Amino acid sequence: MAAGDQRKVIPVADPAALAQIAADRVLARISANSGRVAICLTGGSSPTKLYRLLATDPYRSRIPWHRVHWFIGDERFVPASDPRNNMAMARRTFLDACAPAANVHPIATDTADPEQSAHAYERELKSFYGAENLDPARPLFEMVLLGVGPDGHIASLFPEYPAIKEATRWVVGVPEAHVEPFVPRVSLTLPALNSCREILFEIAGAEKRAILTRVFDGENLPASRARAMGETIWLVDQAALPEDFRG
Ligand SMILES: O=C1O[C@H](COP(=O)(O)O)[C@@H](O)[C@H](O)[C@H]1O
Repeated sequence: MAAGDQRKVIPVADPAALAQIAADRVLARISANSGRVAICLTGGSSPTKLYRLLATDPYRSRIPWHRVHWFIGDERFVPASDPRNNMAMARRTFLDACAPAANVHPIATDTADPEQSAHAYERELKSFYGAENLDPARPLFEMVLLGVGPDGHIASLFPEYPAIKEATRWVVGVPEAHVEPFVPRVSLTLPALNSCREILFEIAGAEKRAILTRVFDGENLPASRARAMGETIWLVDQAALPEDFRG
């Protein structure tokens, strides 16, 4: 499976429509694979509507929860009880109500430091995948959900940080973040995030339009380098849509 070279932008009316299309795509990806499926979730505010929808019918009753495994693309290095914890948000909004506990794979934040958590999560991912090296013919994830920060970061891969250049490791510790919340992070790297059949970006709100314009203009930002083995889809609502994409 070669890396897909085209991004596809799908304009949608508003955040509600965006969440519904995203939920349809999540369900379609799960349904297309009859075996064990790995989905990589995102944190931040962008995915909350989608997560709530997944816990609601018709999605809730159509998802074969027993065979879907939920990972997280990055974590803020704060306790699981902290409202800023990404996986805790996903748990609150849908996983605790729907997914078997053994299928939820959080990044531990009760370790000595983010590096230790990164190594532990990389071991967990490799054990799940069943190999030490990523095979381009066999993606790690069925789907990777992503948001974009105001500086163009994805997961916790910030512009100009060494983590964005990581070519070997699957997960790294990020000692500091230059956007809120200003806490250390643990992040999957580009090789791990890009090892998927579909990357699905969810972008809503006028405050995202400036960074989206830069990404779509081809600036070298982390978000520009997210490239799935299959499809890279950008769901963008009207408020966030750059001028050139308006009909
Ligand atoms: O800090 C983070 O920010 C990004 C973007 O968040 P959003 O609130 O603009 O959706 C998010 O993708 C990442 O998981 C999170 O840790």
